[in-house]
Amino acid sequence: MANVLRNSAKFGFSGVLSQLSIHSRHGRECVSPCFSLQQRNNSTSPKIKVDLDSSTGVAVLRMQSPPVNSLSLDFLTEFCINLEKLEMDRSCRGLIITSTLSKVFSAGLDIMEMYGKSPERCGEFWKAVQEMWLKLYGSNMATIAAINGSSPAGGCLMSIGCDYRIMVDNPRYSIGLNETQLGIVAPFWFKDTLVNTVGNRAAELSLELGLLYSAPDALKIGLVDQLVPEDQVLSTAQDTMSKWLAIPDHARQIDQCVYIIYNTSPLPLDHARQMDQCVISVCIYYI
Ligand SMILES: CCCCCC/C=C\CC(=O)SCCNC(=O)CCNC(=O)[C@H](O)C(C)(C)COP(=O)(O)OP(=O)(O)OC[C@H]1O[C@@H](n2cnc3c(N)ncnc32)[C@H](O)[C@@H]1OP(=O)(O)O
Repeated sequence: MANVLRNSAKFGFSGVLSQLSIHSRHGRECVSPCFSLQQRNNSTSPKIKVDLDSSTGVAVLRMQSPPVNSLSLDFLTEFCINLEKLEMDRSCRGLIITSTLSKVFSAGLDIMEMYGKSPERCGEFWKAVQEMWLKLYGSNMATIAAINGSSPAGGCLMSIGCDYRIMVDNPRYSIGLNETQLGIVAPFWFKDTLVNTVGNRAAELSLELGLLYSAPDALKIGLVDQLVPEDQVLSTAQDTMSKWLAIPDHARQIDQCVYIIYNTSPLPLDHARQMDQCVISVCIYYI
């Protein structure tokens, strides 16, 4: 889907649909059986663990980078590699993202990546942030965030990049785009994704005040879709995923594609991406 999004710039909407039509029965791109077999292995990298159940077609990606799963360049690179592998694997149709840490889903961007780094390094870091979002938001897989802890800023972005959000019912866990509280501003594509999730007015208030919502408040404004007790977050995500996978992949994907084209600013376009990169690199450099 990320490619489809990128190519939408080149081919227009009919081109997007014709791209989708080359997909296989489940809407996933065809790959050689040999490659597909290789990809079926579950993988563990230092910061991320992936378990794919080939009988259900559902992968669980666990973020395991203490203390707070902050999104460093290394973390984002691993995350993208794992997502790409799953995307290429025909047997994988659904992805659940969760954390192995107690109390924290992800603390968002690694603040150390934004402090005293060269412009080149900042550029590389920001490209990885963009890539993570494009790969997740544009994924062909059905994606569910099983949010088992706090998820501020970039952690919230990762959650709203998924199709569905289930959060642990604990008022001590918070989620939101709190950038302005830190004296920084969420880029336009963070804003677009939030608007798509909670609507214009709630997004405006949320972004300008840098609000962090407790789990119950997040449910009230629609920032998350469901609250569950701590010990049920993964099983609920699995049950919910089976409902998503009951929908033919091509129908869900085309629907999502239409939604993205009409509701988001064009980050997938190269020039928008470069402009975003430029602005952020300069901002980070002068922090
Ligand atoms: C001009 C540039 C514009 C860029 C556009 C902006 C886009 C995105 C912005 C971001 O994502 S910025 C990151 C924003 N993140 C936060 O504000 C979260 C801050 N952290 C917390 O609120 C809490 O840490 C927590 C996640 C709720 C967890 O709380 P807990 O009490 O369990 O843990 P702590 O004691 O607070 O932290 C433990 C340990 O982790 C370090 N740490 C926390 N957050 C980060 C982080 N984002 N990056 C790197 N490191 C982080 C914290 O400093 C502690 O370290 P030690 O003191 O133990 O060494």
